[in-house]
Amino acid sequence: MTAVHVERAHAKINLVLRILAREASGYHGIETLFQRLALHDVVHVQVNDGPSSLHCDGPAMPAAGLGDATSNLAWRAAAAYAHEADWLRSWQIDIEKHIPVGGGLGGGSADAAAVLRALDALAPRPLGLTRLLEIGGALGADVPFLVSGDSRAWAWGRGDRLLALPALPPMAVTLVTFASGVNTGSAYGAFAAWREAAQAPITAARLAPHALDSWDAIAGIAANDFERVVPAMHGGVATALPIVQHQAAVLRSQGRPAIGMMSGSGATCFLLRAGNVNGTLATSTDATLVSTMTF
Ligand SMILES: C[C@](O)(CO)[C@H](O)COP(=O)(O)OP(=O)(O)OC[C@H]1O[C@@H](n2ccc(N)nc2=O)[C@H](O)[C@@H]1O
Ligand SMILES: Nc1ncnc2c1ncn2[C@@H]1O[C@H](COP(=O)(O)OP(=O)(O)OP(=O)(O)O)[C@@H](O)[C@H]1O
Repeated sequence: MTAVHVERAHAKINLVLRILAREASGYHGIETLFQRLALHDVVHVQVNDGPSSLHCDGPAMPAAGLGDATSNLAWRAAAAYAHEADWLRSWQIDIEKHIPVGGGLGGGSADAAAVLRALDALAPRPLGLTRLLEIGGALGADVPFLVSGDSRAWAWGRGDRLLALPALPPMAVTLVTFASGVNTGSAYGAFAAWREAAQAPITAARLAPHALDSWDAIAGIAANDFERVVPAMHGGVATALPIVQHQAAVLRSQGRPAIGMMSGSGATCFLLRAGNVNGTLATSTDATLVSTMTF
């Protein structure tokens, strides 16, 4: 018998990203405001008695591929689910990639989250969302949010503590993506080195009661600690980030909420604003513009 389930794996951006102390595990605590995007991969999951397989294809597939199937985050999600549920012996996963790879948009994490949701939909005894959040948290900091299906959330810890937030009115997002990404571990390492050299303390922070309730309020607090180090690591970011920041400042000076920043550990930079997605942005030559909406 074959059972099939199809899930959309939505990308995310981080509208706030603060890097806290490095924990004994080697990972840093974070505080972040996640926002889901309409941009998504499509993940087909089958469960039958045949051998396990994973196939990735689609417009965002890098020419060099995504490496060995068993190290793909989607495969690792299925293996983790099988371990927890004690049900699954094999799986067949097909992923249509639309989310640029290595871009700070959480593409691999989104695929892993979609696999967890799909397997739970197919399982004779579903584990339920809380267990999926736990399994996801062990796979990566972005997976719990992307498993949750929430439009947006404030997250802390290693991304496994989530305050789900009601969706805000949709905004247009122009993503400035690059053929080469930024390695997440290198970006965390560079930030830790910068903080140590600058002897910069982890400062106290307080969110006002309505800080996350409107696009205007969020535009006032939007910030990403990685912007301090990633422009020096990636020429495309060094060029594109000031452009999106400037464009957002111009829109805000006209009384329109807008945010221009980098997502996650980069390299994707974005301009988020009201209106349609057809605006133009002059960026460096190797950048690609991707239009989407918040979702
Ligand atoms: C940048 C974000 O996308 C923001 O949402 C996430 O923090 C990414 O987190 P993630 O997917 O868990 O990151 P991974 O790609 O698994 O981590 C690669 C490496 O980055 C470092 N790392 C990662 C996450 C974290 N909170 N602290 C870290 O110091 C660790 O050295 C880790 O070995
Ligand atoms: N299903 C997957 N889709 C894309 N990349 C994957 C996948 N599984 C593993 N990877 C690997 O993960 C690395 C990061 O890719 P991904 O697109 O998830 O990065 P990212 O958007 O920067 O993630 P994050 O925002 O979590 O840092 C790539 O080197 C890629 O080879």
